[in-house]
Amino acid sequence: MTGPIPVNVLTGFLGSGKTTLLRHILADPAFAGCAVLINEFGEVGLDHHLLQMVDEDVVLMQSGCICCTIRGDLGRAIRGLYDRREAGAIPAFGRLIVETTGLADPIPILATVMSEPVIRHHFRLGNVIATVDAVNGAMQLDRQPEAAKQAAVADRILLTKTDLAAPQAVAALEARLTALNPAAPLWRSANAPPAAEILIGSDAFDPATKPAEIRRWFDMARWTGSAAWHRHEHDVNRHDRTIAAFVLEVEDRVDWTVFGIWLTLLLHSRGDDVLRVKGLLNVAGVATPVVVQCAQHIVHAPSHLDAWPDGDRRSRLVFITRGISRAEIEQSFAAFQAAFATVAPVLA
Ligand SMILES: Nc1nc2c(ncn2[C@@H]2O[C@H](COP(=O)(O)OP(=O)(O)OP(=O)(O)O)[C@@H](O)[C@H]2O)c(=O)[nH]1
Repeated sequence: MTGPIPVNVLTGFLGSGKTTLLRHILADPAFAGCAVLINEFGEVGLDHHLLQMVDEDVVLMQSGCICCTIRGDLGRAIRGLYDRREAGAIPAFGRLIVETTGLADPIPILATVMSEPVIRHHFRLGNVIATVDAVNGAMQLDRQPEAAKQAAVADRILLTKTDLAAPQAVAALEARLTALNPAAPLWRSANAPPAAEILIGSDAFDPATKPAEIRRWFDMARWTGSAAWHRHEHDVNRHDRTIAAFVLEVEDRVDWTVFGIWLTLLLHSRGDDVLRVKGLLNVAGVATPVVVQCAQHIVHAPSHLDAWPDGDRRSRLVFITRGISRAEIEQSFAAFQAAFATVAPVLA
């Protein structure tokens, strides 16, 4: 395999079905060459799948997958796994899946993969998948800020245990999750998650699947549904109500320097509350669209698409923010552009 190894982050509140989903992915022959980082071996019930214990932290499964427990910090665990791979102690896995604890904030995990110097040299981010329990999910979104954050930063959402919840409750929670994160496709699961390929087989960092994935970010059906739902909800105490998802659209071509400085200042001052930014820029003087991705303070190296994914040539950025409105972002960018236009002739 060539290129950096994709890393999928599997997040979701306590008991929401992360391990069940992980078992489902590991049982799929198409993903037989995966490595997974988990907290305890016991969780995945490895007994009859076990082929060989490599050392106290790493086991090899009959499927060819590698299972590794996280000791100490995540960065060390990923580097340790890579070192064993390079030394030939374990097979050359082509994908890494990290299952977080139910209470974890997923963004520091994304930060480790995106910005830790050794890791980002060998690995790249893949999809973040969030499981949300159809029975307890609404209550968790009400009470647990981390539960709302997990769903807000996800690239894919799996609404689990739909067999145990009333259809109306499932529909209401689905609408709520779509409002929270309209850029992420959502599936319902009653002990039957979709094929692993659908969840992790394509992502916006994979050159082959990037255009299709970016088209998904702007799926208008989800955004329209989300806006309609927002108009009927007024409970500001719920954690997901402080999170806003919107698209910043810019008609004119964007000056790369102006945009870069503005984004840097925004993330520097409000990065804690800018949960995710992803989208396309139509940059002045550049023929192809530029893909931008950020998570809180971390900016992923921009990349290019060979062509626009649809007929829309405007710059479009999906923002998922906490306590920052669309109007504030729009005004801030417009004001910054205007200020720059005033000083640019003087500096030239
Ligand atoms: N009925 C039903 N049960 C499910 C479904 N998904 C998961 N479960 C059950 O829910 C329980 C918790 O699932 P896990 O996969 O262990 O959840 P988890 O998120 O890994 O849990 P923690 O590691 O404790 O955070 C298990 O008993 C699963 O069998 C589902 O879609 N339907």
